[in-house]
Amino acid sequence: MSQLARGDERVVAFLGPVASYSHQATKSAFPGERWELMPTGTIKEVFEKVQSGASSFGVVPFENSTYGTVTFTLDCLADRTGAFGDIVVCGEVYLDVHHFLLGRFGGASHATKGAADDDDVAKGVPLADLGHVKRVYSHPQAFGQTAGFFGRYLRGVETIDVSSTSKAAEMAAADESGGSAAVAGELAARASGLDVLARCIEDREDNTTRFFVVRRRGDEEEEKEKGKGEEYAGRYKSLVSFTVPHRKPGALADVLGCFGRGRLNLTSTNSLPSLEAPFRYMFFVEFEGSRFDDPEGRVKGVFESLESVAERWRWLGSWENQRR
Ligand SMILES: O=C(O)C(=O)C[C@]1(C(=O)O)C=C[C@@H](O)C=C1
Repeated sequence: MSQLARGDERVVAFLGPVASYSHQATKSAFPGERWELMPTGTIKEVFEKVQSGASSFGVVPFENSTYGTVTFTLDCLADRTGAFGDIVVCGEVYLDVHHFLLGRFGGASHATKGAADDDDVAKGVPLADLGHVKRVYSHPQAFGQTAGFFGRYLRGVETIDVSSTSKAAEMAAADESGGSAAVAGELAARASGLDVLARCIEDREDNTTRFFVVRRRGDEEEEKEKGKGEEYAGRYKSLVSFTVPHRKPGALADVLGCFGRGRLNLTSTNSLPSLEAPFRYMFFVEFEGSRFDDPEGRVKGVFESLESVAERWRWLGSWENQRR
């Protein structure tokens, strides 16, 4: 991602505190000493930092392969209040997500302490008695990705949503009674000093979260020069949001048809209430292609046709596909 940086751009905002999955994704996209990584309390704050210019880039979770879209991020991209009009997606990061149950060993069950790093230690099963666990903190996405483990081993235990998994680990660690636990990553285990009560408790081994790198919209002409003439198919992805005339039969199909006729492969779709009136929706389409590297003019052609079939639409960024 470093090739995206202009001049003195250094600050990268992410959902903290440190040791969150967002922090890991940020470090993988912005490695090395050059970057000042800025933890925030919420995903919305990441957008605010980028929009205000306090941060040059932001890294936000967009979707998880098991549990789906991260609605906090979609909500900011929808920008229904007009607060984030300058923000565009400029990159993506895929992160393998393996959740740990972190807490304090209760009573006599210290046998597997330190097992976090040991690949031979059983995955997805308790490494200690969990009878003393009264409540578990985590991010709602992480609960959604570990529902099977909770159904098997933590039935009836209170679950408390917090803003990130690393925040959850901090909260569990602050409870000296030992009755609190957290679902968080391996880095959070180290940062919080909690014991590993179970490792790899995600429902699916292939659990992956895709993050977006966002920035302020810049000099697009300058960027256009970068990719010219590069191989086209699947090299880039782009995101648009749009609304359609609510009462017109086939209005959504008309918009999707533009992408079909332009031979642009769709890679994700989403919708959110538009908040214009109850049960009206705003749609998101992500497709293979770039506004900046469009040798056959297919993206340009589709954008032109959106002008006549969508009620309103907005380009939300073009970036390099990291999963070709
Ligand atoms: O809570 C964190 O650690 C985050 O970075 C957020 C988040 C998310 O919102 O999807 C990131 C990756 C995992 O899917 C779970 C939580």
